[in-house]
Amino acid sequence: MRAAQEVREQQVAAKGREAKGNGARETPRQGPRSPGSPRPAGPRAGRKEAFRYLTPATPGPPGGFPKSRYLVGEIGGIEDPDWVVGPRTRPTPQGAAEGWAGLEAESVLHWRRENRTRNSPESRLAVARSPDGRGSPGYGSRAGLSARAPGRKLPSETRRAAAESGIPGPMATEAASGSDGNGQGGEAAVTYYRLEEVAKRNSLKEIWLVIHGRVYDVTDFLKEHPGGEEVLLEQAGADASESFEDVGHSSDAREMLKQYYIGDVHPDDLKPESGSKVRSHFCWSYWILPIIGAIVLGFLYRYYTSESKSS
Ligand code: HEM
Repeated sequence: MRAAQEVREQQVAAKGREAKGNGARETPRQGPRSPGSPRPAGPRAGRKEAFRYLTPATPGPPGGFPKSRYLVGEIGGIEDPDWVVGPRTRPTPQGAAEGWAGLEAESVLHWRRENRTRNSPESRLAVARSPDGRGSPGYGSRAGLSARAPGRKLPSETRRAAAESGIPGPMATEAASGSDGNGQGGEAAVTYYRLEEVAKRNSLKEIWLVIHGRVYDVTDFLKEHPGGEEVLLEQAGADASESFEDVGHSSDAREMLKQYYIGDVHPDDLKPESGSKVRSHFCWSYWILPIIGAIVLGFLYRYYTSESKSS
């Protein structure tokens, strides 16, 4: 909340500067949509894609990669021309024949980030404990590539930063079974965080969120979030599961969660989610309605058979 207020103050100051300097904006700024408010009209209207693409160091498909509305930036410092990607393209036989990887950009970034530390505990954690439990798509066999968005932290760096900041670190790192992106089972280390530790990461300097029992360090994502930084700041240090679901985030957004995953909420702090209530209610109605229906039908049958006997 304090952080959200800081941002609001900064925005007010920026608006003031803008008014003094260049005059009013020509187009009104499209603010973030608050959870629960209606979606803007039109397909994906008002959305700014969060995907970033690698620098097209090779020409890619004939005519180069199409400039698309999805292309919002480049990730610098990547030297490997084999992994140039096009805007949200999936692997195609044509692309493969031409020797360029038509993979979704985020998939390639996942692949690269995980491969550069493939044998480290971080990589096993990232793959085996990805939010959907499947690991990342686009997982290839090449190893040792270095590609990470500048400034983006790996889980180990997050933990190191936490230790340096003096805030108590993760509770425990425990082994948990999982399966990696290639379908191989394995042991993965899970770091557990107490909710009180998460709650302390609520400033612009460091922002953690809990979504469905998993802890995410979204500090580096703040400025990139298509829904705006303010909504994330409002949830800073707290359980954002409900707001995350209220917005109706796309599968792309869910896929992105993997990048910011740093660990799980400590089992002692886990509350039953509202979803489980819905499920148990659903189970109850699932049994009770057919039983009531059967009783009513029984009565109707008896009524009609006794009527026909008496007439
Ligand atoms: C790490 C966590 C999050 C990630 C990776 C994420 C990612 C995204 C992405 C990719 C979009 C673009 C639309 C889509 O693809 O669904 C988006 C939109 C949005 N997000 Fe998030 N988000 C996160 C957390 C949150 C939270 C906690 C809130 C809290 C309210 C929130 C509020 C919004 C809003 C309001 C939009 C705009 C939706 C629209 O215009 O349709 N996000 N987010």
